[in-house]
Amino acid sequence: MDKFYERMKDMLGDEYDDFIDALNKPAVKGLYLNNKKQNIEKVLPSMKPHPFVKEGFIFDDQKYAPGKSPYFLAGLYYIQEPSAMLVANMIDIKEDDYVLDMCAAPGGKSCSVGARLSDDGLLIANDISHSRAKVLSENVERFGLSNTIVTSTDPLRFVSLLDGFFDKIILDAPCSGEGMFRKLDQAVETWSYEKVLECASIQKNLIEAAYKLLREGGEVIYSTCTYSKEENEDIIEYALSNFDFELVPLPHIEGETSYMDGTIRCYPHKHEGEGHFIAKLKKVGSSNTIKSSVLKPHISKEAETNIRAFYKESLNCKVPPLLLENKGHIYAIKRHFPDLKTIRILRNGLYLGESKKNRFVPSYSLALTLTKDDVKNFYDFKEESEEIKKYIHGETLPANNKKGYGVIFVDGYPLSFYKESNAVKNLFPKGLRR
Ligand SMILES: C[S@@+](CC[C@H](N)C(=O)[O-])C[C@H]1O[C@@H](n2cnc3c(N)ncnc32)[C@H](O)[C@@H]1O
Repeated sequence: MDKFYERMKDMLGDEYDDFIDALNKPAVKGLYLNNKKQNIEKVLPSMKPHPFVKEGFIFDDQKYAPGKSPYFLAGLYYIQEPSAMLVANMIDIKEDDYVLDMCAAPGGKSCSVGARLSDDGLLIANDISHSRAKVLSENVERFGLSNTIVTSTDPLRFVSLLDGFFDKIILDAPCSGEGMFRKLDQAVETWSYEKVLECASIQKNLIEAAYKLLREGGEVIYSTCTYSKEENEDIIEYALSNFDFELVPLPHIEGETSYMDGTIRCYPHKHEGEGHFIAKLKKVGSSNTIKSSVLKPHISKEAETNIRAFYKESLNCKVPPLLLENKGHIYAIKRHFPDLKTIRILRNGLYLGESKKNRFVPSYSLALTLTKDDVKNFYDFKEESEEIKKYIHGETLPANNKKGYGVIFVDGYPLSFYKESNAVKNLFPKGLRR
């Protein structure tokens, strides 16, 4: 670690003592609101607005625990530290963009970007680690994203399958994590200069893959949560000298120090947030566009009969037009979803539920995308109500509505399906109960 401190002293000069003071303070906590949900600010306590991110807020975790609220389970917001929030905010997303998040888990940037895309857009949220990709998939589900495919593979495997396919790429690279020292003890324990160099070598491979995967004129946002120049400005220099990229200058953030014009460096002594580096590159070279094949819908007769019967009995909306079944599990896919062949897929669009023998069991993901107008039966309870507490705990509630499936709402936001007969049977996912 001595080497880390020496390097920081060289880099920061007079600011070094302020930096060390800031490292001894607690990490700053933040959340951003889900763009897909309306009027969220009205139901949340008042918080300090993020200085640069419209949907972002900073909160005091001694006074407020947003992760414990049912609003969290209803996907109203994502808890993310304030500097990391800047990354997705710097991407100029068009509703119908095709976006790849190469290193996406746990999903802070994916959820922000996915919520800004329409059904004509596409997000492929990928992480090399399968266990981390599972968490990513849960976060994508909670955010109600129906235009998102979650995969788990080495991102280099997308090259040759989807060359020239993407309008935007998020490359939030694996890094030595120096900017996370006050948030994660593990980042301190695993730091070494060798790790800095090892990460830089992975980052070079990833930026090359991003170049190939972008269409001409497409953009990659490159970010790390580390300070070393080897993993930041040097990677951008490498990209500019080896590929037909040009630097897209990012807006200047007040108080920020930068060693390369147009890029952003956040420090904890200058901003309310952890350490981060952000740069944007545009591909000016031409693309080797491969015509990727689209994913073809397919579903068994039995599963189709079951899902149609469920929609007719319980919902007021139409069965999605393109259905894909995998061992009884049914997804709503979009006409432009690519066929990812042998790439490991954890979520292929919106997971609707499972077809079993002669019935269909709807999913938590489907519930999270519905409005009161979409459902024939519902209950709407207050955030602090006993009913919501009991439901999240996994208990049944007394029956007094029509028999069959319905949706539990919390202050108007969908939370979960239930099934009513003599009691309101709890369908809140077992793994999320508390
Ligand atoms: C900084 S984290 C991503 C954070 C995420 N973008 C977010 O906003 O929640 C970097 C990710 O890179 C992944 N990773 C590790 N080694 C990798 C490699 N060789 N190639 C690609 N991704 C890798 C890790 O599993 C990790 O989830």
